[in-house]
Amino acid sequence: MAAANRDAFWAPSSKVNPDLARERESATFDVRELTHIIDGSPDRTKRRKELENLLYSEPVFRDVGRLSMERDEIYEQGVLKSIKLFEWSRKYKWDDDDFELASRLANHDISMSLQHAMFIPAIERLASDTQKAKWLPRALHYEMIGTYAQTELGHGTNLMELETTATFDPERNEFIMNSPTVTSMKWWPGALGKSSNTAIVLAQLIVKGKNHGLHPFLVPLRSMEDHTPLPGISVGDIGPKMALNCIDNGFLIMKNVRIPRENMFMKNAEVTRDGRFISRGVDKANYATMVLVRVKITRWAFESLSDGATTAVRYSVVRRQSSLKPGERELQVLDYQSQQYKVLPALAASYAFLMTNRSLHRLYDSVHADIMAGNTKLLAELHCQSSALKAYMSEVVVQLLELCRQACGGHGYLASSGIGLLCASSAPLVTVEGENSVLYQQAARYLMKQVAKAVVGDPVASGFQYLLTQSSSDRPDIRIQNLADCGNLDTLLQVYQRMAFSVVTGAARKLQMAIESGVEQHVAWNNNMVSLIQAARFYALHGIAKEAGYFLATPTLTPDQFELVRAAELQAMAKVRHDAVPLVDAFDLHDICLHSALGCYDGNVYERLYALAQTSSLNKTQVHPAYYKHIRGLVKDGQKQLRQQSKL
Ligand SMILES: CCCCCCCCC/C=C/C(=O)SCCNC(=O)CCNC(=O)[C@H](O)C(C)(C)COP(=O)(O)OP(=O)(O)OC[C@H]1O[C@@H](n2cnc3c(N)ncnc32)[C@H](O)[C@@H]1OP(=O)(O)O
Ligand SMILES: Cc1cc2nc3c(=O)[nH]c(=O)nc-3n(C[C@H](O)[C@H](O)[C@H](O)COP(=O)(O)OP(=O)(O)OC[C@H]3O[C@@H](n4cnc5c(N)ncnc54)[C@H](O)[C@@H]3O)c2cc1C
Repeated sequence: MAAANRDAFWAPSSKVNPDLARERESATFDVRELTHIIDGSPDRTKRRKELENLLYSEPVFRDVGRLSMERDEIYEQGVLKSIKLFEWSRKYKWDDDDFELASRLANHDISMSLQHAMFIPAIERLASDTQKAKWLPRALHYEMIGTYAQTELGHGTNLMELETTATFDPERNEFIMNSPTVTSMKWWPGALGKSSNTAIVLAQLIVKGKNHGLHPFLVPLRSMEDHTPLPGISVGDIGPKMALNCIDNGFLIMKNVRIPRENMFMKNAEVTRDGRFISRGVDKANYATMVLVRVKITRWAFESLSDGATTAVRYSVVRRQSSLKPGERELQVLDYQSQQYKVLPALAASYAFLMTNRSLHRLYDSVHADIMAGNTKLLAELHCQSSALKAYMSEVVVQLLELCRQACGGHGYLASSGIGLLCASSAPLVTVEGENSVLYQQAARYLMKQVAKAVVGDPVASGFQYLLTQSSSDRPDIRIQNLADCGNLDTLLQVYQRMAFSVVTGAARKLQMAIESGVEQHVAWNNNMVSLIQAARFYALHGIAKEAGYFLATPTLTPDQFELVRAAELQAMAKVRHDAVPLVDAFDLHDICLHSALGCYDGNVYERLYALAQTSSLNKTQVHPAYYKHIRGLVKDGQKQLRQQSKL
């Protein structure tokens, strides 16, 4: 699509779809006020608008051409966007919030996203003060372009079995980095393939023949002069993915690559000049970067889900299809209860996830400050909460985005709907930064310890007090006698706590019984893994309806009470349906950020679908070259055969 048309494409039209306009006129609340709450404050809304103007005045951030781009072009666009953000960050001295916001406005569609998502945070968290003074300026001025290389071809989850080695050579005061086997090559790290010139490599530290476990090392990959790989380094792209193809996820093989001893990150441990290994702080402090990214992923979950909900809600009030009674006007599909059941949970969960991310981020900031001051008391609880919430929220996002896609019928399957790409780019959230089933188990492990404490009356961690309150014999009955009771948040919280108490202590009991029967601990754990994972998962009415089994199979709700909850859920959906459009408008997503013909603010869906169809590369010529190469021959042969047949 020519640049001029591209600009026309995104310019909001004064002609707004009448159904959409009517929905906005009947809002029961002040949308702008809610937008300020979502942004965090009026100032943050103002800041977001400033950044939108900055980014979207740049052609590279407006381009609708991405729908029919080749991988190399997608990658190069992603590099260009990265560099734009880096230049603005340096020029305007953006803080982390501004950078994260700008990255979000670019849909995180930036090739070198790891520079600020992991590389710089890892240096801030894992380097000694001397190393920070040396490396941070080089990373913040983008001389060092970096990645976080931990996962290998053969291992991603099980860090203990990572094979890359860093062997200390006391003669030359260096570490020798090696990828000893094919499965040990680093595989997946973002921006590793073609962009990065430096990597933080996680490797088994070997000193005088002894393995001191996994430690981070700063490894130069490419020449700072001409970007060619340095001696002993083989590096490249691992190939196209389902989405996120602007990112050059790469492989890295190291053969006897020598780095100075000072390149071992030394905040939490060091190797002295004479080869002594000294460990400092907590054993798992080197895992700090993973905890941070898990918290970020809960934010990305909100962002992806609010995008999907906005498109699905706006399209569902614009789209009219079929009538409830013959002869009547076709219905807005959002008036079908089944459509509400598909789309409104994504809207509800978007708000729930926004608030949950905020709460988790506050916990993270507080615990991180403690750890930087040497107090690691709450690290285990943070690890549990960040693992469980990253797993649960990414799982729900993937499920609900797929439902939003299905709710948009055939047009939801078009790339121009934006939802397919949203599903594909959010899909890896259940895998990255710790595969979900593994992280749920980490949370379950911590939960089991809290149960053990509650059972003997010892104090339990702040987030798990329900294990005590729900265990007392005089715990209050759950008061759900009518629909109004189902709207009482304290009552719903009590329902969840009651259920959680039963599921968690039930899992603990099964585990304990298995171990007491003589089964070894790790076998008992595996045999009860599903119960343990369930113990680590749980949102309001819809959550109860969806997970009926856990609320009915435990002494939580009677069947009658459960039916009341179901009725209340449908009643709540009808109420939310009235304000569904103002509720998604409050996310205030610029059309360029949403990148969807179905979700555009003006609701001119059909004109936009048709306009975007023109950008299809197949429409460059009226008759496609494939006709002349292949189809014409087929038709001519057919005509010849028919002529011959008619002569018979
Ligand atoms: C928008 C779309 C963009 C989408 C694109 C976005 C791309 C983002 C970039 C992605 C980057 C990556 O994926 S980077 C790679 C991410 N990789 C991972 O996350 C690997 C996952 N695996 C792990 O974290 C570990 O192997 C884990 C499963 C926890 C097991 O750890 P270990 O074997 O070392 O130890 P365990 O025996 O299980 O646990 C020992 C103790 O350590 C504690 N422990 C374990 N991990 C801990 C941690 N992180 N912080 C604190 N404590 C921890 C446990 O609770 C135990 O405590 P006690 O019970 O008290 O003993
Ligand atoms: C888009 C993307 C970006 C990435 N970016 C980076 C990056 O920048 N840096 C980096 O280092 N890595 C990165 N990764 C790698 C990512 O961290 C790993 O894919 C992830 O840790 C899972 O490891 P794995 O792929 O080896 O799967 P495995 O660990 O082999 O697991 C495979 C499957 O086995 C099952 N499983 C494994 N272990 C257990 C268990 N203990 N209990 C129960 N089931 C289990 C699970 O179903 C799991 O899905 C990225 C991956 C993707 C997809």
